[in-house]
Amino acid sequence: MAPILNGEVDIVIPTIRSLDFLENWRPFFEPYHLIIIQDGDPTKVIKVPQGFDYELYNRDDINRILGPKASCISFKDGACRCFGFLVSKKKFIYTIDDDCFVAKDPSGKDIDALAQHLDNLTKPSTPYFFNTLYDPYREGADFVRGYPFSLREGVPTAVSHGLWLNIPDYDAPTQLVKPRERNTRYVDAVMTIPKGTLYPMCAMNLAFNRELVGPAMYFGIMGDGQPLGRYDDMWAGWCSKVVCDHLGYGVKTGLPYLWHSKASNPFVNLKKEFKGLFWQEEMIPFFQSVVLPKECTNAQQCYLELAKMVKEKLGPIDPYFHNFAAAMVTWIEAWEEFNAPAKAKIDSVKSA
Ligand SMILES: O=c1ccn([C@@H]2O[C@H](COP(=O)(O)OP(=O)(O)O[C@H]3O[C@@H](CO)[C@H](O)[C@H]3O)[C@@H](O)[C@H]2O)c(=O)[nH]1
Ligand SMILES: [Mn+2]
Repeated sequence: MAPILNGEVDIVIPTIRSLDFLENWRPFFEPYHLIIIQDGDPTKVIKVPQGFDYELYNRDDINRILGPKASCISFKDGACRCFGFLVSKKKFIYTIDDDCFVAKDPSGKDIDALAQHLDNLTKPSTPYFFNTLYDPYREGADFVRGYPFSLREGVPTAVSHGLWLNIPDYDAPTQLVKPRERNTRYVDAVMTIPKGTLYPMCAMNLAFNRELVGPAMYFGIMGDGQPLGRYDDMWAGWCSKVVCDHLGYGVKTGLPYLWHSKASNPFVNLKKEFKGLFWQEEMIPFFQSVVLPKECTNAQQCYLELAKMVKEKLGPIDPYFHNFAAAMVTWIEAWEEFNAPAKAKIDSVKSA
């Protein structure tokens, strides 16, 4: 099948292991450009399978390119992937983990996850009124009786959140009590997550419109030297959802599935996640209470406002959140540097 929107898509892969999994994706990924973020030891040579068009960044590259701003990019955590979002110039990003493989649908056909994500992102979302027959824009479906015609145009879709067969994305406590649980259930549906509802965004199989919500897809300061890990995508999911709700964009979850092969060590994960397990009971009510000013008309402005709120509202929980809020501003400064050079916007907010 001809590549869809080729030239408008970057595939971002964080890796601290190997890229052999790309062989499995070759039929679907080879036409696209890859941005590989090599985490961990920069002197380690990571082999990229022949035939792929890619750029690869290790920690030395990140430090060289960002200088002091590199402090906002995590080390030894999958959160490092957001450096790829920063340096990309494309409209769409697809990010996938290096232990994820092509899954088969119930008919036994290989699932082109990227094609499904791009379909999700190029069709509208319906965050204001739930369609009980799920995605109304899908072949063979529509809006059901009683669905307001005034809302049937939908809104632009900013995020497409895919799922996983085999190893589900469970937190460490759940993984510990259910070590052998595997997800075998293939649910043939794509749904818009309603406005005002948060969700646990997993970055294993995730795509988004970088022009609409890229600045809010910051994965935070996690991993090495930080009190928190494995909440990188959760944080980005909460921030990007409140920003999408404010800007009138949609977030979808469901198809496509991929096959997640590796269960990371639940004991190591418990150590990384530990503080997040109780901090999230305060972080989530914070995000549920966020009201962004109507003057915020793009993701950068929304994100800078969020950074101020994080410092004020989450700072009292732990000094970590003061550092986090500062890192959020650094991220936007880096974003502005690499993208819209609207420097004035940052200065105006900083002097406020
Ligand atoms: O220090 C690190 C650790 C990992 N990576 C890369 O990040 C992804 C995910 O790593 P892994 O597969 O080990 O993690 P999981 O427990 O399966 O899933 C977590 O990862 C996130 C989803 O993407 C989320 O936090 C959890 O669901 C792989 O590509 C690793 O190579 C890294 O770069 N640095
Ligand atoms: Mn994994």
